[in-house]
Amino acid sequence: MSAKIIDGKAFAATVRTQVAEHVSRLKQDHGITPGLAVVLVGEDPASQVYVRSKGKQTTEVGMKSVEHKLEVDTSEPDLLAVIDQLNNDPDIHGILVQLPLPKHLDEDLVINSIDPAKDVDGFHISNVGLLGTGQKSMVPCTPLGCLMMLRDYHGSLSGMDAVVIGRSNIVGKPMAQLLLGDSCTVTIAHSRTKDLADVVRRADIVVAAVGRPEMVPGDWIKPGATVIDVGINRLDAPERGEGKTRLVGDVDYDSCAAVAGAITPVPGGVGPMTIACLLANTVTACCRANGLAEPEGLTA
Ligand SMILES: Nc1nc2c(c(=O)[nH]1)N[C@@H](CN(C=O)c1ccc(C(=O)N[C@@H](CCC(=O)O)C(=O)O)cc1)CN2
Repeated sequence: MSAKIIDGKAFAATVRTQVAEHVSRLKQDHGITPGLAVVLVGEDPASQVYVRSKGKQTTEVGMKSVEHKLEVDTSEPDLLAVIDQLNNDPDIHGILVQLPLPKHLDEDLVINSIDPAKDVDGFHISNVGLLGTGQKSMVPCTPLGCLMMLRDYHGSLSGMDAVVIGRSNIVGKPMAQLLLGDSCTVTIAHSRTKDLADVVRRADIVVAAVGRPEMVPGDWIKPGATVIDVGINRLDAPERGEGKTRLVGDVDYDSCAAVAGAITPVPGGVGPMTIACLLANTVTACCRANGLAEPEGLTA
């Protein structure tokens, strides 16, 4: 079997088009422009790339983009003051603090200082609780993007066996909640899971989010299963020239693609959906803040 490639880059472009259409209606019918503020502390090169991309895509869909770039040694009170100002800015509907933060800052404290209604990352403890209890919440962007691709490919996910490898707050746990919400039978596996290969082999849907390059080989995959690869690991690639690197996921792509029914590539799979879903969440937050109908198909 050779798997169908689930093209996250193309899917993300359709999500952005839907977002742009909704933004245009909000402007025309209500005179409202959704606004997204991104806060970056320090100069982590990957974070700088992601933040630049978020700002560019926010503007491209017609929304207002605000960036706060803070020094690496910014104190916690100074960072909290920026968030407080954004919480109280009526033109800002979404706030995102780019992760990871420098070590001296308490990530939980910072995230929980964001107004939950503006928490477009869905990381605030209130949103985590709402998602866990099946209530309307802001949903973390990467798992939301995975869910959208799975629904698009399968239609209903009801009754399917899903294994999520990885238990992070950002991806693994919310992914499991979303799959449960769509009536999958869900297993969360992690580094201490016994007989991981056998656990994964039972799955109709495998979501790999462990951050370990090419950890999942093809012989762990049930023939015909759908494989969603969340990993973004940069490896040295001297064969491409001095100092060159290449991106790989958490699954061994070639051997998994030979067995799976469908698979997301890295790059071009889950990654682009993360930013598209951030834009979708910002429109959703804007609609909720103004008591307006939410865009269909862009929320969980
Ligand atoms: N506050 C947040 N911080 C972080 C998040 C997040 O959702 N919220 N996720 C990641 C980084 N991230 C967005 O912030 C992100 C990662 C990857 C991509 C992406 O499009 N990747 C491309 C490859 C890009 C490359 O060449 O490096 C792909 O997979 O095709 C987008 C967003 C951690 N921090």
